Amino acid sequence: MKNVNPKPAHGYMGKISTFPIHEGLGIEYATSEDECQKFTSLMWPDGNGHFCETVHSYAKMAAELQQLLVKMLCESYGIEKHSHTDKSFVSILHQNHVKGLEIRTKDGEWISYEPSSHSSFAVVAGDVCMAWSNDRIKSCYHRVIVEGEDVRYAVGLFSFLTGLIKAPEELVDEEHPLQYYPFEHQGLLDFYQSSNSLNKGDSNMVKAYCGV
Ligand SMILES: O=C(O)CCC(=O)C(=O)O
Ligand SMILES: [Fe+2]
Repeated sequence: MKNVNPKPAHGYMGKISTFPIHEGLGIEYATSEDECQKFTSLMWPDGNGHFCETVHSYAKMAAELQQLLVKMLCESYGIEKHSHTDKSFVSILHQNHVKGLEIRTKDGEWISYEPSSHSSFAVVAGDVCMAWSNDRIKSCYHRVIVEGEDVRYAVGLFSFLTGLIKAPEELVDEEHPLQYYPFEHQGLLDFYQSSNSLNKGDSNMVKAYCGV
C-alpha cells in the first residue's frame, strides 16, 4: 500500500468490517502544492500534472470556503472574536466613529482601542516586524467586536516588504540570539496560505516558517 498515514482516516481507508463498501484515499495538507505533487507521484510515477493541478486548486477553494464558514459562524453568534496578528510589517488603521478594535496586552488582557481624536491612527506591529526586530517588537493580537446598530468602517494600510528580510546586527547579541532565519515576505504569505492550521492567525506561523 502506498497512501499510508499513521493518523486514522488520513490515508488509504477501506475494507473496514463496519463499512465494507467504502474505500477512500487521503491527501494530507492538500492545500500545499508539494503535498499534492507527492500524492500524484505515488499514484502516477510518470506524473499527472492535470490531476495534481485540479486537486490542488479544488483543495484551495474548499479551504477558503471553510474559513469563510468559520467567520460566518462567529459573526452569526455576534462574536467576531477572530483574534489574530497581522502578516504585514505594520498595519496602520483608521476607523469611523464606531469603535470595536480590541488589543491584547502582554498580560493577555483585552483592552478596547480608544482613539484620542477622529483623526487618530492605530499602528499595529505585524509578524514581519516581529521577525525583523528579532522579537524585540512583538506582533500585536487584535480583534474587532462590534455591538449596536451603527455600521463600522475601517481603512487599513498593510505594508509588505520586498527582498530578503533579516534582523539588523544591532538587534542580535548574546542576550538576544538570532530568532529567525532570513526570509522573504511573500514566502511567509505563501506558507500561511498553504497552511491547514486552525491557528492561522497565530503569530507562531512566522516561527514555524523561519524560526531558528
Ligand atoms: O477593522 C479594523 O480596525 C481592523 C481589521 C483587521 O484587523 C485586519 O484587517 O487585519
Ligand atoms: Fe488585523
